Amino acid sequence: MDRLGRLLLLSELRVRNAAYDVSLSRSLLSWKRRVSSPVYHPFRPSMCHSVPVSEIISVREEEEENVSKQIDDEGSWKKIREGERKDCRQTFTVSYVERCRQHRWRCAEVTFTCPDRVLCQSWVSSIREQLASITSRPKHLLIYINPYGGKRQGKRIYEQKVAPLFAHAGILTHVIITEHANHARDHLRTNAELKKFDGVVCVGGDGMFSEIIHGLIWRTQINSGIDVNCPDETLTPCSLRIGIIPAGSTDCICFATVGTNDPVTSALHIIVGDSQPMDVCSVHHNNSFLRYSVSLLGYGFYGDVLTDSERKRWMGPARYDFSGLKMFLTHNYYEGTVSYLPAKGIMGTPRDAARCRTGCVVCQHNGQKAEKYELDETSDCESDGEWRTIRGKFLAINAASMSCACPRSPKGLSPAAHLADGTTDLILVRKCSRFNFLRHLLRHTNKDDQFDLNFVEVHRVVRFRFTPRHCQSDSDLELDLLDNSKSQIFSQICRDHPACGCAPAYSSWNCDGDILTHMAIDVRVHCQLIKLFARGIEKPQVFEDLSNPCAL
Ligand SMILES: CCCCCCCCCCCCC/C=C/[C@@H](O)[C@H](COP(=O)(O)O)NC(=O)CCCCC
Ligand SMILES: Nc1ncnc2c1ncn2[C@@H]1O[C@H](COP(=O)(O)OP(=O)(O)O)[C@@H](O)[C@H]1O
Ligand SMILES: [Ca+2]
Repeated sequence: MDRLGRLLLLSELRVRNAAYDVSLSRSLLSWKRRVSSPVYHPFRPSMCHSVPVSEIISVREEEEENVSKQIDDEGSWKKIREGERKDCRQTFTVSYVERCRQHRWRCAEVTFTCPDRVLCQSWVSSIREQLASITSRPKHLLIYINPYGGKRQGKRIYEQKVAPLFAHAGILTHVIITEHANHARDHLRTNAELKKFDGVVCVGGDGMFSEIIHGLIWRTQINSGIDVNCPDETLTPCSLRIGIIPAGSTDCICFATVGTNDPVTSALHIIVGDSQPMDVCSVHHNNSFLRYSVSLLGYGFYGDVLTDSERKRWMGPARYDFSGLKMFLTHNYYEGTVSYLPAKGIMGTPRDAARCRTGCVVCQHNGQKAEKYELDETSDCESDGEWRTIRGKFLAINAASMSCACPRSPKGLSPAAHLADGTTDLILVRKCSRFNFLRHLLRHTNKDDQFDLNFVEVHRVVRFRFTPRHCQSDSDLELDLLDNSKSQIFSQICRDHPACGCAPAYSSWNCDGDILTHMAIDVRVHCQLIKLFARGIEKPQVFEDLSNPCAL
């Protein structure tokens, strides 16, 4: 088939000794069993298969074991010399992506037997030509492995599950096993010869991914002459894509962009050259740059869980359960002021039932809008001065730039958040009783709406600031006094539960799994600043795919 959908090749080949009509177009490889009788047979396995060319991993030619021998005139087997094999049967094997349950991908294989070598070679070269024309596939990757993340299995996971697939797909790799924290970040900032590579892969958790984006974003901004300390600068998007092989404790960035934490699935998304843009928040304090964040920025509960859990790293991923329970029982609250700039004129709200999925129209629409804003500086909504301010006592202040779905919370902290819409969902959990807070937390783990509680509010924003109470100006503190008398509804919640014994405290920020000790921060979302080797979570497949000629 050419561009118009015509076939490039059509032959009768054999698959496991049965005859199939096999066809190749620019977009699809299909094989359909030849049937002698047209009678429908309910128990016969599916007789028609098709694989998008974009999901073929590789093709290799093989000689069938018994075809390198032929029966001679006397009726005995003789070996065939090179050049005599033109009429032998030859096989070629195609490896391709097969979808399994819960968004997992596997590498499947099908072997086709051709009547002669010439036909076999023509099939192999046609498929290879189609694969070579896919320019989005990486050929050379820079790989960082954190040997200490998660259950300390990063090196083994890479060597046993991922490296063989990359080799199979003909991808060259340069592997660095990190020797200390920030090794990968600093190498990317200064030493890595990035021009040689088509992408960077990290084997580890969210903390390791954070190192990679810090190295790449920093280098990209320095090369473009951008002052990273200025929160108002428009940042330059990074050109290299990033792959994540999950080998950490939460692996929320992998889970929320792929739908599963499975190293083989992630490796296959890298091999087929997927691309998923992603928002990045910059975090500043007093006009000096602190960090970037792509998933959760959490003050209060999630900040304290992280700080406490770091001291229990020896427990592995279970440290989060232990510290989670401990901080829940501690039940501290945190006073301060949150100001935010609501996202205007965008599609979507944090309470939507729709989810961000592969090819998300909300991300496409809002991404184009954000691009226009960047070009037309005067229309920057920040100059509209529509900042809103909330003072109060909070158990948690969370900003989720993506759903933050992970195995602990399959729908995430903000289930309707988008990966690439240029916004973050600011979730404020006011001081309330332990019982109510537990109701909210449990809703992270089940199907109920965690925002449908009177002490929780959520806003979709493009920028926000937090100032803890002790950093507030005198005039703000006076306003606090006034507000306190007005906001009786919330203080009431705790008086109703005197046993809860809330204590005021100061927390730190959990920034994608890194602790930020500065409490007063200024956060701005940069729409689609980085790209991942992913495609977002796929929608469930339609049983009868009309693009599949077999279905017709
Ligand atoms: C008492 C019942 C509590 C049930 C609460 C379950 C809620 C879980 C929500 C998890 C959100 C995770 C957001 C992602 C955070 C990660 O970036 C961070 C670091 O990950 P990694 O580097 O892979 O270790 N993980 C956490 O902060 C763990 C939070 C766990 C809180 C219980
Ligand atoms: N070789 C190393 N030794 C110690 N720490 C490291 C090393 N390489 C990376 N790190 C740090 O380990 C931290 C946690 O890594 P991560 O892969 O996210 O695992 P986890 O999900 O278990 O937290 C990261 O913040 C990273 O900076
Ligand atoms: Ca977002």
